[in-house]
Amino acid sequence: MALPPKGVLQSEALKKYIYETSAYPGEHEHLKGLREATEKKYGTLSEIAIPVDEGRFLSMLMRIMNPKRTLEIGVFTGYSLLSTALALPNESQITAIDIDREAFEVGLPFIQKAGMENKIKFIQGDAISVLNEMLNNPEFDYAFVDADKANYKNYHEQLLKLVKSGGMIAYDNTLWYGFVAKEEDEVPEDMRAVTAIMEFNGLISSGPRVEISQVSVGDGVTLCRRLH
Ligand SMILES: C[S@@+](CC[C@H](N)C(=O)[O-])C[C@H]1O[C@@H](n2cnc3c(N)ncnc32)[C@H](O)[C@@H]1O
Ligand SMILES: O=c1cc(-c2ccc(O)cc2)oc2c(O)c(O)ccc12
Repeated sequence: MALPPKGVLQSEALKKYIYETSAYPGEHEHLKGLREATEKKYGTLSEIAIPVDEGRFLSMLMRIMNPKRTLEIGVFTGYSLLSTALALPNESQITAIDIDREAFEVGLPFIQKAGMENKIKFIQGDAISVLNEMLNNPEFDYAFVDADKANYKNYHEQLLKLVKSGGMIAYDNTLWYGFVAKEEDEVPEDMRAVTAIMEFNGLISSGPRVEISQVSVGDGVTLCRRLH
C-alpha cells in the first residue's frame, strides 16, 4: 500500500504554497544547510525530520515561552533541535537525547556554524533510561518528544515528573499521516504505530494533569501544559 504524503496537508499544492510563502523564505541559512545535508545523506528517510513549517512553529513557541531549561527526545540530524536552539536566549540549555549519535553528527557542523553548540548537551542513550536517571525534580520548562511512538505514554509519565507545573510538553506525529482517522484495514503494515499514537491521544485527552491543544501543523503536534 502506498503511503500518503507525510503530514496533515494532504494536498501537495497547498503544502508547496505554504512552504514557499511562509516556511522557506527566511529559513536560517544553517537550518537550510542541515536540511539539505540530511536529504543528501538519508534520501527519503530524511522525511522523519520535522518539516520546515513545523520548525517555524516550534521556533515561534520558544520565542513566546522563553524557556530556560528544555529537553528534546529524538534528535536525528537536529532540524528540530537547531530550530529550537536558534529561538532560545543565550543562557538557555537544551538536553537532547538520542539512542544514535551518527545522525546527530551529520547536523552538528551546522549547529556549530550557527553558534548554538554551547546551548546543547547531547546525551546518547535510550531515552527511558536517561530520563530515569534524572532526579524526579521538575526543572524543565519545556520538552519536545519525537522518538519511538510506542513509548510516548511512558515518556509522558516520566516527563510529568521532570517538567515544571505550568510547563509544556510537545509531542510530534500525533496525527500520523492522517492514519488516526482511517479504518484499520487502510493502514499499511509499517504504519502500525498508529495504534500507539491513538492510545496516547486518548490518554492525554482527558484527566486532571494536563491541558492539551492538538495543532494541525506538520504531522500533528500536541501541546500539553502541565497543570499541577
Ligand atoms: C523522527 S526521528 C527525530 C527527528 C528530529 N526531531 C528532527 O527534527 O530531525 C526519531 C529519533 O528518535 C530516536 N530514537 C528512537 N528510539 C529512541 C529511544 N528509545 N531513545 C532515544 N532516542 C530514540 C531515533 O534514533 C531517531 O533519531
Ligand atoms: O516512519 C517513521 C518512523 C519513525 C520512527 C520509527 C522508529 C523509531 O524508534 C523512532 C521513530 O518516526 C517517524 C517520524 O517522526 C515522522 O515524522 C515520520 C515518519 C516516521
